[in-house]
Amino acid sequence: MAPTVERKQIDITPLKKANVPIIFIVGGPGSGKGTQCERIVKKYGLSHLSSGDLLRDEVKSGSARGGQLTKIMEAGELVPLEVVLDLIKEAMLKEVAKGSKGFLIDGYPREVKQGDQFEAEIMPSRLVLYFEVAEETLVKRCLKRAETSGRVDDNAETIKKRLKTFMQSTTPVVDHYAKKGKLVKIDAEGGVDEIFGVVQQHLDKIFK
Ligand SMILES: Nc1ncnc2c1ncn2[C@@H]1O[C@H](COP(=O)(O)OP(=O)(O)OP(=O)(O)O)[C@@H](O)[C@H]1O
Ligand SMILES: Nc1nc2c(ncn2[C@@H]2O[C@H](COP(=O)(O)O)[C@@H](O)[C@H]2O)c(=O)[nH]1
Ligand SMILES: [Mg+2]
Repeated sequence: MAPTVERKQIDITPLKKANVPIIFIVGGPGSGKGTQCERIVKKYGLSHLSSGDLLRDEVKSGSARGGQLTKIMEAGELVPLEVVLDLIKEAMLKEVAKGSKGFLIDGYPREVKQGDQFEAEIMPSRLVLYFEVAEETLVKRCLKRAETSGRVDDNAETIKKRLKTFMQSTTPVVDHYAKKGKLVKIDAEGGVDEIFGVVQQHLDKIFK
């Protein structure tokens, strides 16, 4: 049973006023979301918010909530969606104050209801980029990254759990946004440059 989490009252008026494009970046653990987001930020100057990184920062802060979160993350499970939504809202407001041109919400949403709640409370996403990679490739990449990442969830056991969580909770997200005509599915098995070439074909249409 996920711990109950009190909601913060966050005024997102500045976000609605800015009305900049929001791109959800979806894909399994190790699918290359962070890698591609780095390229996208360099070319388009967008704000990159990784829900996983925001959670890891909360854990690093040493807060009581952070202690609760780290247990869930080490188990490869999903943390309470309200926690992530509030962290993302706070981060987006900071970026809008700096004149953000648009957002990459990396690793989000993980569940259909999470995406629906985001779009109800903030605004609809413009596009959902889905990086499609075979499971064995995901495991191989995460294990390779584990050599240097120091992430608590980069180990064989947790990777398997995260994959299971992704297949169960997050693959329905892909169908959900495909039905809305917002999904762009990108084969992310190949090299970083090749994938980024395809990414640009889609983003050039939004960000002139
Ligand atoms: N196209 C690619 N080919 C080979 N390796 C890649 C590719 N893209 C990323 N990688 C490597 O795979 C690992 C995972 O990439 P990255 O961290 O970008 O994935 P992610 O989707 O953000 O993962 P997570 O959801 O676990 O944060 C990294 O070590 C990265 O260098
Ligand atoms: N319920 C949610 N849990 C999330 C979300 N984004 C991340 N997480 C948790 O963090 C780890 C690491 O995420 P990663 O993207 O860096 O791999 C993940 O396994 C979850 O426990 C989210 O949007 N919702
Ligand atoms: Mg990542």
